[in-house]
Amino acid sequence: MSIEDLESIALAMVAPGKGIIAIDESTKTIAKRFESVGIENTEENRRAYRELLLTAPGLNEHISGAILYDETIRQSTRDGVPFTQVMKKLGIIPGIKVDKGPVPLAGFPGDVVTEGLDGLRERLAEYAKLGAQFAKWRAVINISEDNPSSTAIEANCHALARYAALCQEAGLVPMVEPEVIMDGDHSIDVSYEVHEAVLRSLFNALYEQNVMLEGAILKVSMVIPGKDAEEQAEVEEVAEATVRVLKSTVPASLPGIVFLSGGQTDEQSTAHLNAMNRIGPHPWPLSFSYGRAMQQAALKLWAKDMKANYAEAQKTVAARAKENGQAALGRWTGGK
Ligand SMILES: O=P(O)(O)OC[C@H]1O[C@](O)(COP(=O)(O)O)[C@@H](O)[C@@H]1O
Repeated sequence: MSIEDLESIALAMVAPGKGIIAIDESTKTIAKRFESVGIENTEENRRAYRELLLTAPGLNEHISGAILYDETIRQSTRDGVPFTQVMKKLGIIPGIKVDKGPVPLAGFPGDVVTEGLDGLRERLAEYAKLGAQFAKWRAVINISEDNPSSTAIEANCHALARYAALCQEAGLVPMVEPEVIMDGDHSIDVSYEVHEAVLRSLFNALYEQNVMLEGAILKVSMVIPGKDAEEQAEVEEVAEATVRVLKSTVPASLPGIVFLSGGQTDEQSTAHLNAMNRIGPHPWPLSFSYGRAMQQAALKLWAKDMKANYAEAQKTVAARAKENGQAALGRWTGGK
């Protein structure tokens, strides 16, 4: 696949007013989400839930792509149609999570590094055959008095860049995701400094590994104070700090940037994205790739009565897509 082909997929992922729905929770993470609302974590429940989300009427008006998990990309609807086929019909680009999750970084207590490079070339080839057009790898950066170490930043960015190069070789658009975790009591300034160090290291590593930025997407956290910080920030402050750090570290040749929600409320995640787009134009489209902030309201509804609330849960996720699609244009009018 040529770089032009990769670029056109990347551009479609961040088409105006559209974003990504992240439904790639690993079995361990979906277990947590299901447990919080009293749903049993069985393969059938996971399949049914992902079908509910992917086939929500109107979802595709504001959703360009969906990130799937290894189990999900092999699953089908109740009527036996593979999810990837359903998505193709709806114009939702299939993506796949390919990292194997974070593990403690030896020698650096509190830091983690994401694994999954071994055998990745073969796995990517299989996912491409199954219909994936982009892939995602998430690096986790923790903040505390002693974290992150520069070693952790470098190790994670090196892995992200190795993964991104392999994706492009396989004809998949890499969605590179460094997530600076919101846990802790750090200030917005500390979050800014960590984002700056991580993004500098990331784009350095991508350059070193010959990754063509024109065929890649950045998925990143917002510059925001820790959840337990005494001083929380105004929406405009988060928007301004996030845009500032991106402008000083991310080359303009990148086709687009999407955000994760990271534990923000639905309203915060939408308000922050909207505020960023209101202070544009920026060198790249700024959109969303939310997991929890797209799904949590729908999941709660479905959990209460899987049959009776099915259609309502679908309406709810489609409504979140619409709100975030408006925020991606700076045209969200909710919350006022
Ligand atoms: O820990 P896991 O199972 O890899 O999942 C992490 C989740 O974090 C994300 O990267 C972002 O999700 P949120 O928007 O909920 O923070 C998702 O794509 C993914 O499902």
